Amino acid sequence: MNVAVVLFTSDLRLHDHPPLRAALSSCDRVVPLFVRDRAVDAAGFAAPNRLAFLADCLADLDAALRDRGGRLVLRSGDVTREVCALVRECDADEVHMAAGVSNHARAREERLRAALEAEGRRLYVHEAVITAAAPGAVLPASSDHFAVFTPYFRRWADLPLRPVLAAPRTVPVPDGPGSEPLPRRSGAAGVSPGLAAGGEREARALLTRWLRSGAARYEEAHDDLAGDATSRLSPHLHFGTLSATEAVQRARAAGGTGTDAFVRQLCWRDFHHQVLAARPDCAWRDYRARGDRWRSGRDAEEETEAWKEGRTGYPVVDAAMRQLRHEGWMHNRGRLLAASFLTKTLYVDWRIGARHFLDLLVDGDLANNQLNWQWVAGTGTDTRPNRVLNPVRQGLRFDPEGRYVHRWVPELARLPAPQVHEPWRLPEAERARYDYPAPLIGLADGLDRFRRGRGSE
Ligand SMILES: Cc1cc2nc3c(=O)[nH]c(=O)nc-3n(C[C@H](O)[C@H](O)[C@H](O)COP(=O)(O)OP(=O)(O)OC[C@H]3O[C@@H](n4cnc5c(N)ncnc54)[C@H](O)[C@@H]3O)c2cc1C
Repeated sequence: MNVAVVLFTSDLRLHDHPPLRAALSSCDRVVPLFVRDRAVDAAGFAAPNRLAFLADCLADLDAALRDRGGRLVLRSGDVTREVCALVRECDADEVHMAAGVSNHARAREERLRAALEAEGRRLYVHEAVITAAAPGAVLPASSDHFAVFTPYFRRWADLPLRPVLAAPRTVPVPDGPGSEPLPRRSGAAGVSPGLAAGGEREARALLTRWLRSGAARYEEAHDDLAGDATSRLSPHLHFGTLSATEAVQRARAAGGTGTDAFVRQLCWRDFHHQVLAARPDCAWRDYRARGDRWRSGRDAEEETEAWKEGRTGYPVVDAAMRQLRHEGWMHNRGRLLAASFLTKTLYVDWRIGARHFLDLLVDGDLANNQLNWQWVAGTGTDTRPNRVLNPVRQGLRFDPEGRYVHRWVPELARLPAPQVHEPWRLPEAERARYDYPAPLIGLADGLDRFRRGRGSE
């Protein structure tokens, strides 16, 4: 009998899972393993919302494996040590896993490969499991990655994707390897009250519902803050309970302009992953340094706190920040506005905002979060790095009836649009009726800060 270990990381599913399929076709038994990586915790990435969602995902993966005669083995500690220990315990010949893009993921692969080879075992790292197209699958003539989205999208759209793999019918596991108890979601501290449920079953049901009844309106409705007309698939794509390849292929098969626009957004995800794969240090360093003299530390503390708590005095920014705290998720337009306000109006270092998002977002993802922050801050891949979003105009345009603000900023629930986007303009006596702060800074002053601070001016 030969045995393979399948190490699950950001691919917590049974459908469309190339490492599992490869292990099952080359070995009689497989051991599905998840290691709670202590290095990830130590680096401050173990945010309560993502741990709660992860608990759902692991429980669901274990249940799906049990339905097929298998089960999930959970270990915690150093990944290399835990995998090698398990390989010895069940005398496995090979280990299969998905390729990652971050520095941490690559170093983990290298350490694991070396440790397994030293014991005469092999590591197989599978590409295009976490993204639809592997980083590097399309390249410009003279660089190791695309720095601009549109040409990347053109090439990506023509790329033949691998066929979507069915979930295996059975997953035979060897007797023996013990598992730590799976974590439980309930009772975890610091979890947002409106957090979505995780797991592959949930992801698949959500994709089916979305393609049947949501995606058709996506093109015209995706920016409507109150309409909530986006797929909300991001946490599932982050944890890999949904395969990006399958999402692209099923959306294309469904057809229509809404799904075209949705597929384009999925391409943004691959785009940022290929940037991070080529420039892993850009998780925390400027992709294109502009010589900014960012405000940070004490200088920016009070304003940053007000931003985090959703009391900047700009209703649409505050609504977005409060949605983040309540749901562990924020509408994309809200993310753009909140990030632009922090970096280009308060002129606070993008890393501070990105860190806060990673602390709360259930879809918090190194490639998507850091590179979107850089895109907004103007140090990333935006071809118009100095554009500044005006929160009043954006509020009027993307929340014309003020419903998003009314939902998340209840102090202003009785103030109609358009006034709700500029409460400071109300006559003094009326303004006093609303327990809501004055703006932290005027927009013209904010613009001035940004112009003076950014180095290229
Ligand atoms: C400052 C900032 C921080 C962000 N941080 C994250 C993050 O940590 N994790 C994350 O997944 N997304 C992040 N995004 C991108 C985007 O806001 C979310 O992916 C999207 O809001 C998720 O909601 P949805 O699943 O309903 O998206 P939909 O609009 O339904 O889009 C479908 C999928 O496409 C992908 N996608 C959409 N827009 C983008 C984008 N701009 N960049 C990359 N992928 C995209 C996501 O995987 C998303 O689930 C960030 C954007 C900004 C501006």
